[in-house]
Amino acid sequence: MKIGIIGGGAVGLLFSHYLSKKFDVTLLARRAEQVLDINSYGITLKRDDCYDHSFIKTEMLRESSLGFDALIIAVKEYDLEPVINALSNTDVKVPLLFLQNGIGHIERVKNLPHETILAGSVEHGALKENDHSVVHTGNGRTNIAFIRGESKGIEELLIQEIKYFPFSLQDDYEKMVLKKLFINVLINPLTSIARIKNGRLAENPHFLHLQRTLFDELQILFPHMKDHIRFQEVVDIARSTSSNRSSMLKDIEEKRNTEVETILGALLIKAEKENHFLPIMKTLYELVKGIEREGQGG
Ligand SMILES: NC(=O)C1=CN([C@@H]2O[C@H](COP(=O)(O)OP(=O)(O)OC[C@H]3O[C@@H](n4cnc5c(N)ncnc54)[C@H](OP(=O)(O)O)[C@@H]3O)[C@@H](O)[C@H]2O)C=CC1
Ligand SMILES: CC(C)(CO)C(=O)C(=O)O
Repeated sequence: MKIGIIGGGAVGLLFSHYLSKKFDVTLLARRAEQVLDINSYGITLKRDDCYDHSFIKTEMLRESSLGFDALIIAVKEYDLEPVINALSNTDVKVPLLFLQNGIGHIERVKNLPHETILAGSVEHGALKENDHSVVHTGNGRTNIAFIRGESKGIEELLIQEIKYFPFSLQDDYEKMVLKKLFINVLINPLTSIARIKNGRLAENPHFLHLQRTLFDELQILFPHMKDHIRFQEVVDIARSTSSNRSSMLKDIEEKRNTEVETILGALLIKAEKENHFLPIMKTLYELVKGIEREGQGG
């Protein structure tokens, strides 16, 4: 099975490395330096102070990137537009798997003509060290679910047994994506504003109180999620990833854009359409946007 992975960031390098153990993987990057770098050095993965190397093909993503049996999209949500344009010229029979956090992309990817489109929710922690090295900071699994289509064409991916890299097929993509969204809403903005590691949230009663209020606001938007996620589950995730700096905190520290639009922005649009007032969510959104802007020169 020939798999193309679009985006050579933390998640793209992690997926390229592990999937190359069983599949013919090509990383589709956007910078020629990264293509040269991986072609020269391969990928180095660090896990629990051990190093593992893999050699994969790398090329630039072009509108004519063809010949794959499946494509995995591992760019940030705000970088999806040119990728979606490139994908609209690929074979509609090729399954597409989107790994973005948040919900901003879901409706947009449904407009692609492809027969099989999947969403993925990545539970691994990954940290990019340079263009060819990644640290596997947290063991987890990748949950995947069909937005449309069927498993024909990706069965091999679903049944692969790569050590430290399990996949789990979920039956309801909406529930799967929303569960991850609840976690990101309760952890990412607060850790970015307070500049703390995930674990501090659960230890500080003031942050815990804000998380509880955010959880209640989320339930106003998604009342049906009441039976699918409990507040304590999110607290447990903050504890189990206690030494992590959330991806939003890392983006803020490195003065990059954050994924606040697809995590909080999309929710505030939904709230406005449905006439809900969600003051904590709105305040956190404005704070993250403000901090993001200050970091980028105001
Ligand atoms: N890191 C993590 O632990 C987790 C991440 N995720 C989700 O996975 C997604 C990816 O995250 P992450 O890997 O951390 O992000 P990164 O910012 O590390 O990587 C994104 C990569 O996409 C590349 N890219 C952007 N546009 C294009 C393009 N047009 N063509 C080809 N490549 C492109 C970037 O290239 P360049 O290097 O040139 O900028 C960059 O290498 C996010 O939505 C995130 O929410 C989910 C769970 C865990
Ligand atoms: C689960 C969590 C909060 C782990 O840090 C994450 O997904 C992120 O940082 O984006």
